[in-house]
Amino acid sequence: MSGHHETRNASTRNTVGFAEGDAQAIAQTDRSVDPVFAQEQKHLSDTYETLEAMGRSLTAKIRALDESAAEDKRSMAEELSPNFASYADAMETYADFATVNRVVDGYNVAHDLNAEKLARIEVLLKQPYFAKVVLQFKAGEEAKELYIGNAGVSDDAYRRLVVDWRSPVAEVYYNQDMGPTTYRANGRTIDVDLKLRRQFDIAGSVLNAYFDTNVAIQDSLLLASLSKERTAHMQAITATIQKEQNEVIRHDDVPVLLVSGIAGSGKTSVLLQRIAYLFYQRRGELDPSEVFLITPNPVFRHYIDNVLPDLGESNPETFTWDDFLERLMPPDRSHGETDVPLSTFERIDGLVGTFAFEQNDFKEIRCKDTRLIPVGQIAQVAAKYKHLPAGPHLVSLMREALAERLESRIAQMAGTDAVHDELLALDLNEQLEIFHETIDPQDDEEIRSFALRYLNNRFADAFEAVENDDWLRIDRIGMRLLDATHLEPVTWLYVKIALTGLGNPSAKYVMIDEVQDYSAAQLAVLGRYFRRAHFMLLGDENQAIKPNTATFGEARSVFESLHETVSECKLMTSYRSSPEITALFASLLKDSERMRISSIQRAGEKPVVIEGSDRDMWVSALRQAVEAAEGEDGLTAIIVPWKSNAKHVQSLIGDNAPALVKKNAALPDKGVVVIPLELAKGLEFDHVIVPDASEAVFPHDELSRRRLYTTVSRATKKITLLSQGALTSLLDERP
Ligand SMILES: Nc1ncnc2c1ncn2[C@@H]1O[C@H](COP(=O)(O)OP(=O)(O)OP(=O)(O)O)[C@@H](O)[C@H]1O
Repeated sequence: MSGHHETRNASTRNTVGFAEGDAQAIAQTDRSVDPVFAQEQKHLSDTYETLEAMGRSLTAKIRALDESAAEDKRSMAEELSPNFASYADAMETYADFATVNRVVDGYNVAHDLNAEKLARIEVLLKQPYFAKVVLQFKAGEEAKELYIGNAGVSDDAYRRLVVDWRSPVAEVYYNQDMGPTTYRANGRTIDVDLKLRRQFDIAGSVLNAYFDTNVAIQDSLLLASLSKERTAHMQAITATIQKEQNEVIRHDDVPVLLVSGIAGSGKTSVLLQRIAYLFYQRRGELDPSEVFLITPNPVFRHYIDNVLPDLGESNPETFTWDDFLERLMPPDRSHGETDVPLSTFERIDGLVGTFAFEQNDFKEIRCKDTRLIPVGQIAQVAAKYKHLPAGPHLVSLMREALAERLESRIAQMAGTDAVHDELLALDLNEQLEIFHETIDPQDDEEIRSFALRYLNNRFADAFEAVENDDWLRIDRIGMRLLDATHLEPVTWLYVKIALTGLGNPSAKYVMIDEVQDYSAAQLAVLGRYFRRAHFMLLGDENQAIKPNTATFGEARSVFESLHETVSECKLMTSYRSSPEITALFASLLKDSERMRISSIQRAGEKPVVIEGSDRDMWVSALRQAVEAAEGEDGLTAIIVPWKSNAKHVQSLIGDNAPALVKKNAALPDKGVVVIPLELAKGLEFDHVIVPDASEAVFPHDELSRRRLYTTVSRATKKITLLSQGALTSLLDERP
């Protein structure tokens, strides 16, 4: 293998072309005669050894620290002699406890720092780095060599062994501008001369290839990466992030960032890299529990769940719209239409302030068989505040008052003989479960105190019901407000948000992937619920597969009304599909959009189109296509438009028909599966079979056009379109 100087191979991207520079071929040239290769292999071996040694020493340090922490805790515990006899004794005892806690905290901090560094080293031992840049900061000064990897680490003498890809200086690698360039650090622009940009294909301590790139458009590592086998899980793209993608990943922290990109342009990849970037940038401030990722379905969640852990970061909380509803709504209430006109929400906002509660708006608080707060009492609380308009302030005052009532009701119950009898009848297991110890109350006061703990435990759901405002009959209130006979789930949620302030004010970032599949009403609910969060919305209007979802213009105006400004980025290059497949799905777009799309992949197979003149011919073509796919490497998906079509297609294929991918399943690595479009979205497959691309299934309308575009664009290498009768006229302009 020798250093590869790309001027030889530079070519431009176009719709169907791909930049030359075959990594495989380069890798096979003679390495032994290339001094650069030898030098880089030595640097890699040295770095790897240093990382290993640091790993060993950190592991030993952590172990030693844990042992001495345990030893110290033991001896301190032995020395502690808690004494609460007098005030002074108690104070002394508390001071002793505080000392022990401080020592334990000290150990914990040291443990966490070491463990965090060890985790970074473990990430790097898989691949110490993937690039090197040589930078000249000032004329006449010696140029600096920086190796860039998935994490950053300094050696014991504080020399930077590997620079984190998210550090400011690494930006010059992604900007791909050779020569004089700049990067931003702490709000300042720093000038620098990029002398060398070298990429590496490395596994562990083995250097497979290196590429020196001196033409901006050429990215040999990208081509090498794209030619690798697809796997069942999405991979991080850290080493090959492209310039337009980097602009999104390192984008300023704006209230709302809307990223629109064509199929396969890396929106999901960019989203995950952005999350990793934010964690790095805001290390110590941003907790994974403050970041939320809303994904289209659970299959997709499985598909992406390795990416952040591979980068050494935790996954944020990930949920679907259905999960969101299930968490916030009564169990039987979460199904229904998602598109309600925004004017309904405006009416709710306008009406809430002038609205007064009626007794029937309340629901008693009960737990199991015990009624704890009857409706009449809730009405009394409401009457106390009748001078206030309905809304979050009033509801929070009522909530507090109801919690107090609940506490005093439980305190009163704790004094009754009936409860004392119940308490004393608890068997040992029940006692352990409730009190984490067995109990032996000695006097009335102790009995009361245990009875109180017992009841608090037994009625925990009632406290939760008060906290969640379950004492409000949202359906009734909403129907009365809107003079309606029924509330859709989105409206129900909006009423609750407007009335009670329901929401998560501590969420800092909310990322919505496949945003084109949400209605304006759903987006308004999410925007209000996560009211202080910064949003990142990613999608492709051409992949809106449901009717009545928001256009990007509508999505923008929903967020503009909530968060004022919406910044936008576009991604126009497809990294997923071969040029042939890209050209096929691009043919489904308007001319103006079609022209701007390009594929970076190498040329592949021509799409296979089989129009069955009659039903028998079509069925036999389908069977043949599936049988042939069974023998192929990689994963083939038979994408059916709706879940209800799956059984039919399976029965046409016969006894050995491929299995249907279920809603909560992970994808297999290879083989053939049947999958409805709704679950296939966001995913990719080596080969896609469209069982029936006829006019009957994909009539000439906008929704069908988008559904076909989404289906076709799932394929990376191969596509087979079958049709019962003539192919849909949507494909008339195919290449
Ligand atoms: N810079 C890159 N380097 C290597 N691979 C990339 C890069 N960008 C994207 N890819 C690959 O391209 C494929 C498509 O990426 P991704 O799924 O993120 O796109 P998307 O825009 O979310 O697609 P869609 O909207 O069609 O679902 C993935 O296999 C991803 O790994």
